[in-house]
Amino acid sequence: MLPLPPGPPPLPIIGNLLDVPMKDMEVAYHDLNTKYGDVVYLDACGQSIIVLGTHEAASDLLEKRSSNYSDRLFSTMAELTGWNFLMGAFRYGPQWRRRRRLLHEHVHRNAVARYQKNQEHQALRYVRNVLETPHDYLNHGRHLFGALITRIAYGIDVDKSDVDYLGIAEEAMHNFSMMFQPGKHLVESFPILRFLPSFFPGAQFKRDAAKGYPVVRAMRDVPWAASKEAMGKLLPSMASGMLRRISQLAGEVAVEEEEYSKDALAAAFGGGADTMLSTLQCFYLAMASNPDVQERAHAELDAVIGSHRLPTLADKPNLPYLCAMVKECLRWRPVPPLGFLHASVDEDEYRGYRIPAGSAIVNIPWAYVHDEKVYPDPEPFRPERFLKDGKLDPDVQDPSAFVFGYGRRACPGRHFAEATIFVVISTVLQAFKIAPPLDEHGRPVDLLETVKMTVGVISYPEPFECTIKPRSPMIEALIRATSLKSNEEEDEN
Ligand code: HEM
Repeated sequence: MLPLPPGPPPLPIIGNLLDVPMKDMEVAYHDLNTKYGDVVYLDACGQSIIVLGTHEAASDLLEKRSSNYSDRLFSTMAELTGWNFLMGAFRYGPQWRRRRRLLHEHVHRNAVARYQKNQEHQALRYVRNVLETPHDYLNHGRHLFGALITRIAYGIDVDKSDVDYLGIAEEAMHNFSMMFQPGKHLVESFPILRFLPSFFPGAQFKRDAAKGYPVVRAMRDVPWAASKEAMGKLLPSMASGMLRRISQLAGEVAVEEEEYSKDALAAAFGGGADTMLSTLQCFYLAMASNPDVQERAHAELDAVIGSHRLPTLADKPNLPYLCAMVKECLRWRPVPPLGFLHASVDEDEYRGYRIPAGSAIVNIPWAYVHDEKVYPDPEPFRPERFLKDGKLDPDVQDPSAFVFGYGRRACPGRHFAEATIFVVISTVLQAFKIAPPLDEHGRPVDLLETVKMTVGVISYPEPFECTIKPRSPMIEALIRATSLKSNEEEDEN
């Protein structure tokens, strides 16, 4: 039999349980790779864990052998909390595939062009809001991504609705981040604990899960019910297409299709809103800390767009520096520092080692962005690393190859996310100059020193202030005029 990959020596019964990191997980896993090599083996009470220390190793298994590495481990907490409708939690199989296909149909590479007007419109609304209350740029950002996804998924304009759809979704997402803090719930490692009666002292997780359950289901059911009720009256959306298809089915098949459709759309909100918000926050942090980068971006916008209009997605091919900046935003502080766990189906062999069936496979975007061989001097925010002779350099590793995950489980919203981030950051840069706040002596605050990243499945910079000012009175007038025109255009649809 082939040997297992190297790793720390196991203890009797619990194996490497004490070596499995519970905090600073990406750094701790990376340390194991530094000590034992690219492919590390841990045994946590009988659960095999394989830690992949480089993008190359992750890509070899999770991408190139995707048919064997696209499973997920069963999550007791997903079941108890009601989050088991999320596509990302499904085991690899027909139930997952049905939901994935439904979403894919609306967000694949060629489909996303249809959302261009919505993306540009929401970017305009956003800069208009930031113009009025710049210190609220973060809340406006949360509203921007929530409103955009609710609009394209359900055809609902949250700004014209009496129901607080974003409040419902945000409460659910808060529940998600509370319930799925890495290492928080012992029941994830010992599923037997789920049989503890709720009133037992150690069963707080059961009481918390039950309390959050209605909040979680509301995120999935409330906007769908509104779309269904207003069938035909709301703006075209993913839901309207799905409802049309369901209306042609009957009986059990129609009921099933409706459940799959609800799940697929809720997964779009669950997967898309906070991840894009985190990227926007990193962008502000990078801009406020790197005036030279911001100046180069402004110069490109001035040369290509001028000062009489705002950029659109059609300008993308002519804005290579902005394109490089999107890549650097995704690379610099990867949204999930630790990738989502995959699981293997069958036993496999890799680099002469045995990978047991049912292993949990860890990928670590945080380590891959810091790989000096791939990204020399990785710490500074430098869009230039992706450019050669003024064009995107195809020889530099695109971080999208790993920050959006791998293989058949790779993020289905990737193309939508990249286009949205492009249009939002180029509109913000056309509109504003972003600077760090000043301390009590009038000196710029070093945000890179003071702003830490949060811990969790999705990592954000801790909230921070920055100074956001219109680049000129002309730009300010342009934002107000264009924004109004765009609102009128949408109302005519
Ligand atoms: C910057 C933005 C985003 C980032 C960094 C991101 C990242 C990720 C990652 C790392 C995964 C796990 C992939 C894996 O298991 O290998 C994932 C899965 C997923 N993402 Fe995204 N995502 C983003 C935006 C979006 C958007 C806009 C949507 C929806 C329109 C979305 C929907 C999903 C869904 C449904 C899954 C689960 C896929 C599955 O398990 O089959 N994401 N995303």
